Amino acid sequence: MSGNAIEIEGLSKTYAAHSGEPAKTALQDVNLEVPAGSIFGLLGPNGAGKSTLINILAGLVRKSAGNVRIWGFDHDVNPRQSRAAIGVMPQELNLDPFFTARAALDVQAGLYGVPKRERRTEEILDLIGLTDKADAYSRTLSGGMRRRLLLGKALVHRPRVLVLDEPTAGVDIELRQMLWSNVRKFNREGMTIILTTHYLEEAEEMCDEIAIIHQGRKIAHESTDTLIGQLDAKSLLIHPTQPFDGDIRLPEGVELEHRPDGALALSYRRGQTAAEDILDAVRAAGIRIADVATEEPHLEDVFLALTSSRGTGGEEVA
Ligand SMILES: Nc1ncnc2c1ncn2[C@@H]1O[C@H](COP(=O)(O)OP(=O)(O)OP(=O)(O)O)[C@@H](O)[C@H]1O
Repeated sequence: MSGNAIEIEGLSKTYAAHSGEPAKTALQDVNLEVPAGSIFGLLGPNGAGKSTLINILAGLVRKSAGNVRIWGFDHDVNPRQSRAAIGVMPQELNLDPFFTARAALDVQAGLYGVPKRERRTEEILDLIGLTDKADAYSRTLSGGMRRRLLLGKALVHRPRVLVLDEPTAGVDIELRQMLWSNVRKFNREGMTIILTTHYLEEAEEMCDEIAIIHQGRKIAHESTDTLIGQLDAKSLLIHPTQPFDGDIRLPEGVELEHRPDGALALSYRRGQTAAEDILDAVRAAGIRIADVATEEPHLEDVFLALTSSRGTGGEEVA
């Protein structure tokens, strides 16, 4: 195996037209390499194509074109081995309501051909904190417990790669902490982790590398440090004591926007300009400052910045 847990080349997916809906291209010519042993973030706005990509990896959706290798096994040549190398915790709570938690894990292990003596059902129940709910039917479990059970199901066959699709959307703090401490533990033990999320902060905290998918294309793939470094756009929001509608001689790269409420929004890059220099320029224009605040970029801004600066044609930049 190369040093990559996942290798994707020219991956495209078009969902066929159905029930009056036109055909929909969800992924277009995506190339992606996920290093073995990393925690990898797949980010993108709603409908970007993240779940489609994950479902292709999991063998749940058929690709239209391209190649996928998981742990060195080609999806088309060695489908069984490539599926066995990956475990997916899906977004939807798609559990069979008539199975108990223990049975759900046992059946899943059976589906993956794990011999009875090698099954780790009790160990996994303990890991996901469901030992005392082992005999409860999944329909009686709370939303958080069902999510834990989905994590357990993804682990029954000891996958090399664990994929978590939006694992923290709408979950409480306790479950979030349980998830992240387990993810870190699995990763220390050598498991490669891929997670999708809408939350940039979460990806920043957890991931070694981040890829951003937008309208079915990969528009960025960087180490987390490099990506966050590029996203150092910030704004100073200055409320003058007197209305001001003139111009200010600003340091290079700083842009002024007059807000309807009279505030002056000065956008700049932290790596390029010191806030102090902007404040000096504002004072030099004779403006007295009543109040000052800062605005951080949102992930939406990041997507906008990346898509507009790199063209809506979406050419790849990684
Ligand atoms: N089974 C399907 N049939 C037709 N179109 C689909 C199907 N599944 C997804 N799509 C479309 O493909 C595009 C990508 O969807 P996908 O669910 O992969 O995005 P996503 O990035 O996972 O979004 P979200 O974060 O909302 O889950 C969307 O436009 C979606 O409407």
